[in-house]
Amino acid sequence: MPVPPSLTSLRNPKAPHNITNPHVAILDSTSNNTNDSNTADQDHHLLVDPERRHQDQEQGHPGRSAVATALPSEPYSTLTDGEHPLIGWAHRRWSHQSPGSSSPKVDSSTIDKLSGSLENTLTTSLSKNNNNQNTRTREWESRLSTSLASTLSSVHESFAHASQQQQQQEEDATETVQTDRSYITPHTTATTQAAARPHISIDTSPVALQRRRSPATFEPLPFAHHNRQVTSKSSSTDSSNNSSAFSRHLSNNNSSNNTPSQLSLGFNPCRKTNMNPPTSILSSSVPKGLPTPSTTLSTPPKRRMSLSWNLPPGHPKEITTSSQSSTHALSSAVPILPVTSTDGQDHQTTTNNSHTPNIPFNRYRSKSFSSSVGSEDSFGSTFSSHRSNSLSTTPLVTSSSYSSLPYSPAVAFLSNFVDVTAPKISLDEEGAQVGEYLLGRVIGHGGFSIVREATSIHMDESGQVDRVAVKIVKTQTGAADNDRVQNMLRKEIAIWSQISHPHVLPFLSVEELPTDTFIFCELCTGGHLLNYLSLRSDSLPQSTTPTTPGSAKPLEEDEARVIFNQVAEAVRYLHEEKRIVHRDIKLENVLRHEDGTWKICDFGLAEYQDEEAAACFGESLMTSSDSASAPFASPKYGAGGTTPVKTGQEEKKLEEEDICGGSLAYSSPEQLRSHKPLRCPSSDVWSLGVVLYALLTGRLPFQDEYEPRLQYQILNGRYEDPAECSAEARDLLKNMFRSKPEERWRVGQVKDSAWCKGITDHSLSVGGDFSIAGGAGGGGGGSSFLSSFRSTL
Ligand SMILES: Nc1ncnc2c1ncn2[C@@H]1O[C@H](COP(=O)(O)OP(=O)(O)OP(=O)(O)O)[C@@H](O)[C@H]1O
Repeated sequence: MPVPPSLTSLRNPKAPHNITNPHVAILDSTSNNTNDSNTADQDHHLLVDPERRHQDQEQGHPGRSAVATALPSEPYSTLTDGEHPLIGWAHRRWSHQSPGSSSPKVDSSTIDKLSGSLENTLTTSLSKNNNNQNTRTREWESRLSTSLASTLSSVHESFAHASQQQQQQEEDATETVQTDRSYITPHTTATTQAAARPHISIDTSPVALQRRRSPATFEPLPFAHHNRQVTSKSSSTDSSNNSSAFSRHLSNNNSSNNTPSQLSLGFNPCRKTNMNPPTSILSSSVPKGLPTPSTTLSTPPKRRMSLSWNLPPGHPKEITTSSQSSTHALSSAVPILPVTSTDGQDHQTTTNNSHTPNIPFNRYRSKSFSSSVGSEDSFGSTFSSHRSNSLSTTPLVTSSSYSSLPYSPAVAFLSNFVDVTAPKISLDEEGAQVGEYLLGRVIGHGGFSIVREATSIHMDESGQVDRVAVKIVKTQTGAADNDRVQNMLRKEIAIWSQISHPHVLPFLSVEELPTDTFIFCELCTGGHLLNYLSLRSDSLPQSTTPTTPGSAKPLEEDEARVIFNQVAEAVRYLHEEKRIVHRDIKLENVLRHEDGTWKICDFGLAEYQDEEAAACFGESLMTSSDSASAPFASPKYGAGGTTPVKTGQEEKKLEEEDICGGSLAYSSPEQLRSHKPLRCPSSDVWSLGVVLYALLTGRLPFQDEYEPRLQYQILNGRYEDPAECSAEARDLLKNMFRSKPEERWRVGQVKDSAWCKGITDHSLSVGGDFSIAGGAGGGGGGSSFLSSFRSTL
């Protein structure tokens, strides 16, 4: 007997036939055949143990899993002894239909017919003692198919009556439901709106798997839906003839021994292949006026086999039969199914669809079928509708969308599509996990870095998650001297990781990935000192806004003292305890922690002091004749400066050295004069003086938009004496801005100063020797406060 393409289509040709059909397995369990009995036990597990079915899918037994999962929706464990699952399910399935007035009802005789036919078929199979498993299986399938088709034909007629009453409503409003985004095409939408037409399909949507996860209230729709081939064909069909044509076809098929009516279990073999356009059985058109009886299932449905149909008009007129394969397709309404023939070869069930792929079952099964075997009936239509609608409004699906879900074949299946549907998160983007942290929003930018917030993936004892900052530097920064940038980064990590002080930003950890380096440190949520000053300025009422252009409201000296003492203490720790020079002290590199303390950050230019360091404060690095009036330009400052002529050897040496770093407005005279970056603590003290001046006055001591003039001011130590400040403050500033580093106070002296200690010293008299009242460019020339303060000239 030829193998009917219906149930066989679910069979994995590689799988033994005795496990392809769980019904057969059950039959076998009652037989005396010992071998078959074992098989029956094995397959019975498939019915009662969904997990095992999942494993089977994973382990390459798609055939039996496929059939097992096409079983009724109720939990297998609820099936009573002696009740065939399909029969029991058929009763329950039909009883879900609402008795509403316009609902297409199925009367009890129809149900009985359906069940009875099935029962007969199965009983016959039971009584048949067939030692040949393959033959018996095929025979059973054939009988079942025949019986089902016959029964469905009569059920169909019952529905036809109800459908006519609703025809008007169908035309009024239809709702297009796309159930699988990979199938969404304009054609599908247009054609599915045109017809909700009869066909018989077993819907194998992956969304069924997802659906069954939720014990929600389902609203089963009475109609299954059509693929593109169905609707395009049915649109050209005389609707009035469709119903009868369909019925005739079924009964004709039933009357043929060799060609039992085809009850195809549909799934889409084109899925995930590029060979043909998709053949969706899920694209649907749901008439709004149709009843959607609501049934609350106390137990979420497992997998279900859907025998669903729609009504005329619009059913495909022709139901073609493949002459080549000796198998039969029900209609184009049923997706193209591969069939395993008796010779063990894969054949494609041919329909009138010219796009029929001719690919072996195994080739696409692993991608599309193995994970989508969960059949979905009209319940799935409702669910699909939700899903379809949400596609346009919900954010993209990402891998994290599935990470919170427990494992299931559905999750595994859906997560296969993540890479297709959502752009990958690059490692340095928000949402990426690096080490123990999840990256968050950007909170700062550096020359070659971005700084992001990050959150620990672990909770502390109190159930809190740590929030930290992460500085991210690309391995390829794009800079011409990328190697040097990477070297500096390594040095920064080496130095920073050695430092621990209450007023130094704590280093936490580092992650080096091929594309980026991530330095995790404590998060300072209060912004930096420049922010702090500028925000105060912005919040000032109009009347009290400083009139001097480019200035901000200064801090009260007491507040400035508190902040400055913290920064100075950190510098003292670096200089005296760690022998480290920071070399980039500026307002932007002093951060406010959420506890209100201030911390120095950015050790990108930090260096250990060398023998030159002693000379800085001892013997002068330069003779008095070095105090040239002509501005110098360090390599970093280049633009606008005069680059000294260097020999080739000097050039080479410079390349080996670090670049001169820091910001010009904070740079010391000795650094300006030097052709190489100095490792002198005296330069840090100068920079610290600039910070103090800004806190006390709301402006920078040395600023000019014209860089050579700015350099001139620095080299000659000419700044505007802040007459509004206390004598102690002005005295401190004078000693920090000594042009000669050997005359400049050390950080320890600064810390011990009267102003830092809050002592009023009446003996102090601060002259105007160093100040240039309203001097060249002192006010910033009308630039805004922020731009004038920004020190990266
Ligand atoms: N721990 C942190 N908490 C909050 N913000 C931070 C933190 N670290 C850095 N930032 C912000 O990021 C900015 C740049 O950080 P950082 O100075 O460390 O980077 P950089 O590449 O060294 O910058 P630059 O080129 O100025 O030297 C800082 O000015 C600050 O605004």
